[in-house]
Amino acid sequence: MKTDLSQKLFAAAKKVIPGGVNSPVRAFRNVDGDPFFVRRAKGSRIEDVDGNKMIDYVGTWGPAILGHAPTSVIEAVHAAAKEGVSFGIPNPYEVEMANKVVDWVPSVEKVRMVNSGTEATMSAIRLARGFTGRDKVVKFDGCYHGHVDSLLVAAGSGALTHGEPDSAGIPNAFAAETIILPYNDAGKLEELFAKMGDQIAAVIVEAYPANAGLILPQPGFMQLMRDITKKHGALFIMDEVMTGFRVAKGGVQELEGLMPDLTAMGKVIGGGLPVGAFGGRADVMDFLAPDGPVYQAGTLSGNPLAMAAGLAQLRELDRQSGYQRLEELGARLEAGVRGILQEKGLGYKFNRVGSMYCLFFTEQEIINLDSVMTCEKEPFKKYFYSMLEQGVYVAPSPYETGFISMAHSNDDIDDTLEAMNVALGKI
Ligand SMILES: Cc1ncc(COP(=O)(O)O)c(C=O)c1O
Ligand SMILES: N[C@H](C=O)CCC(=O)O
Repeated sequence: MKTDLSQKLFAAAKKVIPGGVNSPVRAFRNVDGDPFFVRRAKGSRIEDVDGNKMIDYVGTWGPAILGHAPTSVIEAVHAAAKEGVSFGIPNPYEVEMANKVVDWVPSVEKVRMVNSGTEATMSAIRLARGFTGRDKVVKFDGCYHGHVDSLLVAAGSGALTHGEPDSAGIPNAFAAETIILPYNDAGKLEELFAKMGDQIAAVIVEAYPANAGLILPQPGFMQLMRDITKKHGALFIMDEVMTGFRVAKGGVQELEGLMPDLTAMGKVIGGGLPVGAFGGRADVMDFLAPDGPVYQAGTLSGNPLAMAAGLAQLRELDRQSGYQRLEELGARLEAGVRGILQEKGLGYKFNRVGSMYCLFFTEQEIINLDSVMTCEKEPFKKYFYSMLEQGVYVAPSPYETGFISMAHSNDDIDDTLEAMNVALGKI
């Protein structure tokens, strides 16, 4: 694989950008390598600056559910831009987007737009504290909710990859307000609420934890979160930044039949532009300024280009019955992977929900962060580079979830399986 131009760009980037990247997971540290720089992306493919073409399973870390640069989104952005790129004044797209979210996401009665998933969870937490008058927040180890100070404790994604689950720069006093529990441990959750339920403002959880691989809830665990928070006057916040509009129109809450008090959203809702949102019960959302005492704001929030892009993506998904097709593609990949693992006598675990999947390089049952951390790094590294050499880009970390898009064809999946067959054969 030619990498001359990428190497030059990376050397130049490192001089002026910390670590040469604008988000740590892009740095290839977990595979002891250097990133490539992308020139363009269309459909299921990306092309780097050296002309290497790859089938992409990162999908800009989730947003690209239709594939890269879908015509419907590009046209919507062009049309919106002709009328102005930002107003700082209410615009009609915001109302259409809010109605779409309220229509699609079961628990959301009112929604506010922000500019990233991090802003969405940060604002939801502040709102929960303002609404309940309590400070403590419960999160689960391995769950990543963006780089919010109080939530960057025992976090997944890049924080795991770089071996720094607790970031420097976070006051102890902030971290002390966050209580960490192991995922899927009903007993510990019950114990905690029995001891200090009246101090807890909220339980926040990734709807399906997908920043430490893809961990699935054991039967009853999510319902317990819902019931126990309600019983003790705390709020239940589902972080659907990754799963929202990805696993179903209404996200995991639709699949699981659960009604959280607040939901954080991002990624797919922005059609590839910087968008997040948080919403939920009207009585809670009405605590936000200007009606209520909880301040939250944003110069570019509800930006017309971002709203137009997101709306176009959601409309197109609906028009193409996207979730059905994504399930077919996911099932095709899963059947192939399971066949390869069996044929090679590898006991690796594979989890999938619709178009999200993770191949774990461990034989341990995946139930929480401890089990995820048994994944072996060296075999993953070999697998990653073999896939790359064969023209398939998977996330450069064993702890990230893979994403299939509507632009992936059956042939793309079959080619990917062939590459996997080779890559896993080298382990
Ligand atoms: C579940 C989850 N929550 C929150 C975030 C933060 O979103 P963003 O990177 O847009 O700030 C992410 C991804 O980064 C995520 O996967
Ligand atoms: N896993 C992260 C979010 O989902 C990856 C995105 C990032 O932090 O750059």
